[in-house]
Amino acid sequence: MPADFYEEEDFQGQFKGNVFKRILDLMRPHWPWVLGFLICVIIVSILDAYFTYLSKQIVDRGIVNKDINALQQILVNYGILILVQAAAVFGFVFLVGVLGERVRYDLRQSLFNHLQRLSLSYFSRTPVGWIMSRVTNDTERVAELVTWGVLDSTWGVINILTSVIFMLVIDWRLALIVIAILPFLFYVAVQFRKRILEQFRNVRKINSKITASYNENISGVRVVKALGREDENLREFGEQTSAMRKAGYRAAWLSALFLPSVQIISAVGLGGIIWYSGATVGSGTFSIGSLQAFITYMTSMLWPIQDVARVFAEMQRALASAERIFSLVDTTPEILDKPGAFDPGTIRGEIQFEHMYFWYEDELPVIKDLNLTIQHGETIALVGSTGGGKTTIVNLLCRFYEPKRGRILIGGHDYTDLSLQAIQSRIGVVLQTPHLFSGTIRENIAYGRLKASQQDIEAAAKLVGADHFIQRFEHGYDEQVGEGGVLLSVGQKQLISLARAVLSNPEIFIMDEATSSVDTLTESMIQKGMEAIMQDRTSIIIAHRLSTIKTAHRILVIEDGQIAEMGNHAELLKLKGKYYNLYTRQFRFEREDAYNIFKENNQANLSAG
Ligand SMILES: Nc1ncnc2c1ncn2[C@@H]1O[C@H](COP(=O)(O)OP(=O)(O)OP(=O)(O)O)[C@@H](O)[C@H]1O
Repeated sequence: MPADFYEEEDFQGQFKGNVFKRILDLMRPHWPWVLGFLICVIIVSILDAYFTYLSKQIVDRGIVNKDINALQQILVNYGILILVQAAAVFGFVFLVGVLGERVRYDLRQSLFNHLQRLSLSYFSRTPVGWIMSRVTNDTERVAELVTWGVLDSTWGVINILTSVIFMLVIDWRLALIVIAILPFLFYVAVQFRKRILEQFRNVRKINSKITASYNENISGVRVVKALGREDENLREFGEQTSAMRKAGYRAAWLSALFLPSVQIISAVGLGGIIWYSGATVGSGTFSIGSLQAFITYMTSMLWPIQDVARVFAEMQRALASAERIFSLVDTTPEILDKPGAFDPGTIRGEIQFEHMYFWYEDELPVIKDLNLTIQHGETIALVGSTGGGKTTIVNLLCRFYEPKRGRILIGGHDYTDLSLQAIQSRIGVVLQTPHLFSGTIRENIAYGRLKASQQDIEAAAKLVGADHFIQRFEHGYDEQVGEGGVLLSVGQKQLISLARAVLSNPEIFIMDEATSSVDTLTESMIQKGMEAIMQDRTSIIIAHRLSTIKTAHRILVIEDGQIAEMGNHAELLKLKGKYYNLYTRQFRFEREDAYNIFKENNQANLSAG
């Protein structure tokens, strides 16, 4: 499991300029919205600073000079500008919302699209949780950065800049005092924000460990009690909770210290302003309105500074999220169409495995020098002990993986010369644990042929013998199957998957047969369904119940990545080799099972009597 499997991991990576550029690229297609919202933010922040300037004029021209006309004019201007500002506020909140949704949409679409194109090997290497975290949390964080993050920082920076400009206009010497203090204020604010964030992250991290501890101790309560682990567990739990308490204290202490520290620094600035105005009071160059405006600029600047500092402190995390998203988007599928890959129009024909080797990792071959020719229309059964390589052979044929050495030919073409679409769209696969998607039975059967008519869907279901149980559901074909098909039994799911395979009319049919989890009746129904599909198709069945494959043209015993035995049922039994052993062992188990059930029933009847 990668270190960053959990959402609250620390990001150790270095800041990379190109990540920032790619984030900006995300906004490029939506430039009219970005431009619109930037204009609105600029209007709002300029007006914020201008209102303070207007209040200086109200005091100096209206109140001190008692000029009622000027006062009225200022108030009219103020009223008009307030309306303009209200419209701009509406504009930026709306536009930032739209922009956020657009960026989220783009990110989700491109991630989903990319995930669908990635090879199977990527998914066996990468935990689902890691991928889900990229798609949900990281996407959200990046969208927040490009919307509210950009908005807050633009508002903050423009607000500070316009305030400084107005202060320079009113009195440049006094403005310099404020400018000198700004970097300190900003530095302190960023440092506090970073440390507070760190502590809260610590708290969340410990909290997830505590939740996991509760979970493990409750679900494993029998083992805990049986082994007398209570005291030891309480000690471990105590360590975690005290770590959390300490981190919580630190967060509270830093949060409490933050505002007063910033206020003290700004008070130094205010002191400077008051001192200066006192020193110049005699010269009459500095009015009461100017003093009031400076004090307002100085105090109201604290908010934009805090906002910019917060965005700055959170930026590293958002960049880390973006980097992880981009790393996923940049992963190239291992199996891609070659230039010039073509669709031969059909993949009916011979399938040949020629000196094929395959390994997942470290050059430890899982398939070794496999040579096999399958005739069109043949039914091949793969049997053998677990881990022998049956699923791997089938995955290679579907081109979920490609041979590391040797090759696979379909209809005389090296299959790497064909397009993936040409191969995969003509192969129907039914998995051992069939996967259904949330939705209705009808939607699941038509999953591979969306335009199929109700008659086609029902015909497919009838052919595999699924129709009778579907009809018994209250809503028939419109019955919901639940997430992953949880509302259906394994046998029912298999039959629906078979109907799905029939409907898609594949040229090659592959089935990983269900294990003993289905009852004998369902098994015989599945058997019938399989026979219906296998008519006139090349079929490969990974068989777990050997009784179901007696009619296969050829049975291959796969051991240690090689064909250990090959022949039909009768030939292999005669050989008295591995297949014979597998078959007789399973036959004996099935007989013993039947005998045990018979014995249990008898005993139950006797005790009931
Ligand atoms: N994604 C993977 N990554 C690494 N090794 C794998 C992977 N999938 C399978 N293997 C290994 O390859 C070998 C063959 O596995 P495979 O699933 O093909 O066997 P199988 O005959 O189908 O077994 P079963 O009957 O249990 O399904 C096993 O040793 C298995 O551990």
